[in-house]
Amino acid sequence: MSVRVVARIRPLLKNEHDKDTIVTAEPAADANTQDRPTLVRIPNPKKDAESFSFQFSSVYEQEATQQELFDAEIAPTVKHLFNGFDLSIFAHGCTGTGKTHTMRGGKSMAERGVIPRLLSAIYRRSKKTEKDTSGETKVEVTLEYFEIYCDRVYDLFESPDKRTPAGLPIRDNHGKTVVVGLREKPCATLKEFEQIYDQANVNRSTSATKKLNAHSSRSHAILCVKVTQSTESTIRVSRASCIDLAGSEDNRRTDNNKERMVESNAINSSLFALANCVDAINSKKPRIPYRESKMTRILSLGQNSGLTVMILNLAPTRAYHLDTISSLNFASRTKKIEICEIENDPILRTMAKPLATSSSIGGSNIARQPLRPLAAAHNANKPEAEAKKQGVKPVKAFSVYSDSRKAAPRASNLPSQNQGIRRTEAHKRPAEVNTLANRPFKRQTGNASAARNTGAAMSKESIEALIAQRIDERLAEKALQDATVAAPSLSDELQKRLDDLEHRIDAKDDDGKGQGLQYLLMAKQHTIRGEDVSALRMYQLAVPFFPGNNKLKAKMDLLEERIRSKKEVGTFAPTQTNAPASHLMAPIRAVKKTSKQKTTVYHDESDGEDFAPGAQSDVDESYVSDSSFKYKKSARKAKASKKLPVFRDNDGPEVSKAGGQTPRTTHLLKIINSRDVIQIKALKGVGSKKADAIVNSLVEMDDGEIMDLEGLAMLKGVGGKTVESMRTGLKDG
Ligand SMILES: Nc1ncnc2c1ncn2[C@@H]1O[C@H](COP(=O)(O)OP(=O)(O)OP(=O)(O)O)[C@@H](O)[C@H]1O
Repeated sequence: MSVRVVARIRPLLKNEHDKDTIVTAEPAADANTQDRPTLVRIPNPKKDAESFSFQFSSVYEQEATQQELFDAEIAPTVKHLFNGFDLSIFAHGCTGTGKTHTMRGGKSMAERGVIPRLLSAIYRRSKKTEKDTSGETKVEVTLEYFEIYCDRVYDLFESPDKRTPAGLPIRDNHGKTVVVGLREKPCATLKEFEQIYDQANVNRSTSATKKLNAHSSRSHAILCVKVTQSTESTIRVSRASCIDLAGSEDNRRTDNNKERMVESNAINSSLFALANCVDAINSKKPRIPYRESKMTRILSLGQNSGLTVMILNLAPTRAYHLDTISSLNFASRTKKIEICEIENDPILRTMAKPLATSSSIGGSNIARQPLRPLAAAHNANKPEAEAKKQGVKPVKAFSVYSDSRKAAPRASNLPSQNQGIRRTEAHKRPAEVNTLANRPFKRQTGNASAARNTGAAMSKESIEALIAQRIDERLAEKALQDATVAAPSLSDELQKRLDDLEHRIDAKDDDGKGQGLQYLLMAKQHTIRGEDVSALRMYQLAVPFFPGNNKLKAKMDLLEERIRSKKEVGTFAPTQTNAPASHLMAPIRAVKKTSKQKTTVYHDESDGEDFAPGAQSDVDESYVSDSSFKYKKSARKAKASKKLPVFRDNDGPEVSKAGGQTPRTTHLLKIINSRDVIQIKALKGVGSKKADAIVNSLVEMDDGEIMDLEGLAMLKGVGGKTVESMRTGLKDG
């Protein structure tokens, strides 16, 4: 995998003036005259006498057209996509620098952005491939389009009013990260694409009106184009992911309120994770930390062989000076600092105390920060050393945002998953942690040489910076507290446990304990929801992976005791713990009946299936049936007060098929096992939430399938009533 980073400087907007232009493109010193520029030059915001130059693979100047950018950077990758490589295209930059213009573009042919041009190229190549193989190879294009807002995933093919606030869950499935319940739309022509894409973008901007800027520059929008080439004997799937990243911006400049600062933190940590991944890929590290954010995880960044193109969008004017330097620091592979006149004074190092000493969680963590350079090691210190040897005056080796003081990692008592906030300080370099201390409080719109202040002026500035920082901290703290209160504690807890265990599962995959941890994870989830029987069952499944684990046994004993005391079940059979995992992996099966079992069994007369539905609640899973449990027989007769549903199928025995299932049951199970949220949602009595829960449970089962109605009723969020409703609905339909 390789990452190509190019910069694009947008033209001046109507309200911008040429005299304010500070960002320029330059060819490298050794470049030919006809070569495209590769350097971006920008003055040091604190010292006019200095400028920074950042090196990229290519730099596109203000006049560069959409066509030029596409032809040079994206068009050559399309053939690799058809050769089975994945492609990721990122547009990065702060708000208003042209990310959407670059990715989506305008409506006219000339103004079309990277995405429509890419689709156009894909359809052209599809046709060519089909033609060249005389129709033997068929190419199918499907789309997924979603956004990640505050570390939550929302389907952009779904209108905002149908979204669940928690967003779509993501799960690992056979080593791949999947977004559960995300729609995949087949899309055969460019025209069809334009329709679908425009509609989805309306969904995005409609939400934006509700939450101010939330869904334009405050979320990452990801379009995944899946290209499937199939012949009679082979299927080749590759994906192009086009990502319009959330804009980075400075909270102090934008007067961000508390809500936006929470968003800002989520954006910050995901961009930080992205920077870490790109850094690791570029420096060919064996481990890419793609699990650090949902975005990098979903994209499996660095996990598959593929190409990545990052387009860094830049505004040319002084108004964006600090943001531009942040973005350049984030995306640049090399940075040089050049000094026009030699200054021996220390450069703005006398600012306030490092933020790391603050006990608050706010400050640098919350305010938009300059992002870390991808490879700080590229800073131009080597040429400087050589120049020194030759007696040439040295180039200063410092960064505007660096500070030699080390920041101690701060402890925070905030939940790491709350509102998608991750604590990343421990990973940060001092340059990031101390950023605020080094940053001028206000954007410098006037003469930048004012930055060369006297000591008194500097201390005034530092006081202002401190005050601003404290305000940010308080606001952020409050925002986070509010967020903690607002978030349902159950889902927080679940999420936290889920994440903890996922990390452990990941780490343990190699020693074979991953599967066992999966069971523990599910057990914990069930326990949290108060579904003791299911929790116990999951612990049982985990036992073979942790033989002789007393803690596990104690947990099971406790649960058994609780179940007994609750009288959820009648007689409790001894726990079967030594069954092989494969056997245990098919937990959802028909009730095994023996004459001794006392099971609450409902007989579906025509189906010939015994079906133990949920007790009184759809989420009560006390009707779990496997060899570990015994139930009282015919409880419906014994206790008239328990109004449990009775399933009757009037299809009659003649419609029963081999395997003891009616076509209706078979059909229902087929729909369920398809894991297709849309089909499942269409079943009677199943809403979006239930459909999501069903698919979620199925994904947790890996390859497991629901074999019968009892198994279906056992799924989370499904119960006897729901199953009955689904079946009736099918029949009626
Ligand atoms: N290369 C370009 N040529 C002409 N106009 C451009 C170009 N790049 C950006 N613009 C204009 O600049 C403005 C801001 O661009 P755009 O909305 O794409 O920024 P953005 O980075 O996506 O911002 P946000 O993060 O807020 O969505 C728009 O009016 C857009 O038309």
